[in-house]
Parts: sequence; structure tokens; C-alpha cells
Amino acid sequence: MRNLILVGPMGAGKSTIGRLLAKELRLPFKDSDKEIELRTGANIPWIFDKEGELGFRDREQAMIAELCGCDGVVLATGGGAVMRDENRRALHAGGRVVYLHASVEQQVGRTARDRNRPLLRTADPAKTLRDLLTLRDPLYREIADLVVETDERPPRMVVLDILERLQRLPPR
Ligand SMILES: Nc1ncnc2c1ncn2[C@@H]1O[C@H](COP(=O)(O)OP(=O)(O)O)[C@@H](O)[C@H]1O
Ligand SMILES: O=C(O)C1=C[C@@H](OP(=O)(O)O)[C@@H](O)[C@H](O)C1
Ligand SMILES: [Mg+2]
Repeated sequence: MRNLILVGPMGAGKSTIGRLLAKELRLPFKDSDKEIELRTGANIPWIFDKEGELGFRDREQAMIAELCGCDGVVLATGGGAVMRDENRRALHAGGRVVYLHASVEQQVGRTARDRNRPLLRTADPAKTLRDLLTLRDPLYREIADLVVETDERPPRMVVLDILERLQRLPPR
């Protein structure tokens, strides 16, 4: 399989684990959100403010299509990338897909101090994360080759688990 692709909700650790995995595998690391920021020269909240979520999703779809065309990269997606059918098709075709799972409680704790997630600027971020996970969990599972638990496990341990389980995956 060509690339190693991480999906999952905000705070699951896609950006953190992706960077560590890439280092371990000596592969380039690409973070879809970071690539959008580099390409536009604007940060994610600014894009949401100026273009709305729809504008961001269009940029995200174009970036996912481009990055899934790479060969041999570790790719961290944004938590909402699985919402579009086109993205799910591209991600599944683009390589091995790992769903990083985290409970809503852990997601809340890990995202609380970070103001860079516009969807969590709500009165009740825990409810927002719960509602999003209800909607998206089946979509993550639909395209995942592996589901990996991240609750109560430090990033290093999650990385080792992924590497070990990838070796045991049958060919698609
Ligand atoms: N397994 C983990 N255990 C504890 N904290 C974690 C873990 N994975 C990530 N984090 C922390 O959670 C925060 C969000 O991680 P991040 O990689 O940005 O998630 P995502 O890209 O999935 O939204 C960061 O501060 C990161 O250090
Ligand atoms: O869940 C989402 O819809 C989003 C997740 C974010 O990425 P992370 O999952 O890396 O936080 C980022 O793409 C944007 O704020 C929207
Ligand atoms: Mg991220």
C-alpha cells in the first residue's frame, strides 16, 4: 500500500502520532491542515471566518486528493475529512488507513487549551465533540484498515501498536 493515512476526531492525536510514525518509518510527513495553511498563507480559523466551513471543505478536498496521489508518505487528515464521499474514496485508495480512536472525554481534555479549532468555539465543546463523533465514527470505520485506541496511552505506545499491527495486516 502506498501511503499511511491517519483519520479520527479532533484530539485523537493524528498530527502528533503521524509525525512520530513518519520519523520511525523514515518517511515524509504531511498534515492536510498544515499543507492548506502553507498553500493559502492563512490559518484554519481565518479560512473558516472568511470562507465559511464550505470554503474550508473545498480546500480540504483538493488537498486530500493531491496528498493521496503521493507515494510513501505518512498523512494526517483533519477530523472532518471523512464527511465527503469523494474524500473517503480517495483516502481508501490512497493507502492503509488507521482510525485513531479517542473517547469524547479525552478529546475534550486534549483540545481544551487550543484555540485553533473553529468548530469547538461553542458553548459546550463536549456536546459538539459527542455529536460529531456520533456522525463520523461510522465513516472512520468504513474506510479503516485498523482501529487503534489512544485513551490512556502515550503517543509512543500508540505508534508501537500501529507499527506492530500494520505488519500483521493481510494484503487488501
Ligand atoms: N495518546 C495521547 N495521549 C495524550 N495526549 C495526546 C495523545 N495524542 C495526542 N495528544 C495531545 O493532544 C493534543 C492534540 O493532538 P493532535 O495531534 O493535534 O490531534 P489531532 O491532530 O488528531 O486533532 C496535543 O496537545 C497532543 O500533544
Ligand atoms: O473535525 C473537524 O472538522 C476539523 C478538524 C481539524 O483538524 P484536527 O482533527 O487535526 O484537529 C481541522 O481540520 C478543522 O478545524 C476541522
Ligand atoms: Mg491535526
